[in-house]
Amino acid sequence: MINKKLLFSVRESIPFIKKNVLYQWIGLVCNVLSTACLCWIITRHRSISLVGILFICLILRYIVNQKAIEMSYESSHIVKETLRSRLYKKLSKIGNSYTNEWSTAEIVQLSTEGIEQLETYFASYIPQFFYSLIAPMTLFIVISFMNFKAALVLLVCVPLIPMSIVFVQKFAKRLLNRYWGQYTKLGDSFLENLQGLTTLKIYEADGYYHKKMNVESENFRKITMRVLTMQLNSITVMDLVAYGGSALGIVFALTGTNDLFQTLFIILISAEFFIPMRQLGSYFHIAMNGMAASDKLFAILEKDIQEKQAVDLKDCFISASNLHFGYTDKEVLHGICFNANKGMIGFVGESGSGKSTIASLLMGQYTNYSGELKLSGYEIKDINVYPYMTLVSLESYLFSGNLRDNLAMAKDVSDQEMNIVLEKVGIFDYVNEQGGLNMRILEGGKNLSGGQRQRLVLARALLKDSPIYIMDEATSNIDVESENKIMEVLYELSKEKLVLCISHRLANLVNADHIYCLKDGNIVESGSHEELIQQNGVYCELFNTQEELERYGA
Ligand SMILES: Nc1ncnc2c1ncn2[C@@H]1O[C@H](COP(=O)(O)OP(=O)(O)OP(=O)(O)O)[C@@H](O)[C@H]1O
Repeated sequence: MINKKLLFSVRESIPFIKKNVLYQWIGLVCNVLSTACLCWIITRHRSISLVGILFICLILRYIVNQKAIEMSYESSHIVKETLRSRLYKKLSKIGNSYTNEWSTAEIVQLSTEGIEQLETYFASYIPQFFYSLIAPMTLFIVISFMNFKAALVLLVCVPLIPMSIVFVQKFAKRLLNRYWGQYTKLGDSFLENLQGLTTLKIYEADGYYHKKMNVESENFRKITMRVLTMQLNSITVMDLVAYGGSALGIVFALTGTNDLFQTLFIILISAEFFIPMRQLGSYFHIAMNGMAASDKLFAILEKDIQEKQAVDLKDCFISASNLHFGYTDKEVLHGICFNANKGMIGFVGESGSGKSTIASLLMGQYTNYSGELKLSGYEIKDINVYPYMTLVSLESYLFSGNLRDNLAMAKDVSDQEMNIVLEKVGIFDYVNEQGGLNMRILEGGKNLSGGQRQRLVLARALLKDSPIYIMDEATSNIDVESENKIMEVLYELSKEKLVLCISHRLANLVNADHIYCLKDGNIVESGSHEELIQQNGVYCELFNTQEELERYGA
């Protein structure tokens, strides 16, 4: 009934759990004393001092109950904070490749709802588990002095509740795993359909997807009802045991003694034997939900990832030799070799030839490559490359908030320095018109044009001032003016830094220091633009075709 791995996963909560159990036990002692005082007053002797003790016990009970609630709050707060921050740290270590194993919706649901449900496990279920073991033993000792038979009957009936819990546990676990699976599946579809809503509308496919989601929602409703039915049935069984057990204890109390005080005391206190276990049963069902989520949580937290070494590099250069890589069993890069030491290095090739894959590998997003891929002699999969490399792509993200916050995440510099980079990328005037650095940015930079967004993304990258920049189609799908401006900035930047530029538009790279041309995951040609044109091969054909198309378009 206790998931030890889960319990010890947040050791910091254990002292609060212990205190919680202690306070609950003191509350029970107060309850026993106040019941005894009440019974004594009714059956034997009315004294003002007994009434005083009764009130003191009631007040003390109220105080310790409040303390127990406080301890629950403390442990749940620690558990939620610890697990969420561990999950966040793990995901930032795993990086983008988390999507290979888990969907974004699943991660979001796990870190919100999943961890929320673990709160009940730590704050209520675990303390209740220990308290419900101690409470019947305490009461047994007290009642056995009055009526041993009744005490024994009550004690014997108590384990029937945990037995019924254990009985449903196996079935409940399977059911809750299915429930959780269905829940994340529905969340996945919802998030994806919401993100692609415009596309669904354009193709008038929203009706079809609506129906698909209705089917999934109906499946979720059915599994939810099954879970609720199982919980209700299990609680009914527990109630029968609890009230039946109390009744049996009362019968024995009535028949076993002529003492009115003892009989009344046993009648009033007998329910206390079962209430903690009964309460444990209720918590158990909510905690099981959290436990089902915890299996998924541990799968992420325990994922083996190699710790990246922090290195202190002076000169930054890149080399790849016999580099092989595939996202799946199918190889995408077939033993490529390249060097990038300084200046502007271009990577060109047909769509799907492996250019963006090289950028992802350079950023350390995938470590399962073979061959060599080195930054200043260090294997990239072993080191933290983020201080030395900055990737700018069409997926570079602008966060909702203001422009200053978006720029400050690269480097916390003065407004003046921020304005200098904005000037450099040619967007200073526009930003000024929109309120300067306080300009509002919507989620993903939705309130900006493609060109404006890319200029701001580049400005942020320039502020970071890293020795290497990787531009992955940073100028695709934007206006010609922005594209030219960005290329101008990149050429200027390449005088001081190493700039690796992936571009569909070969005209952008004619002045590059060196160009690598890819085809089907192989580097088929390399050299300067002039040298590649002279080779009259793949590059030359691509270049001429593009030039012809652009001339025709013009
Ligand atoms: N996350 C992924 N999982 C599986 N396969 C992938 C993944 N990303 C890319 N691929 C595959 O790897 C191959 C190379 O893709 P890559 O994006 O590197 O090409 P590219 O040259 O950058 O293409 P483009 O110019 O169209 O952006 C493609 O066949 C693609 O289908």
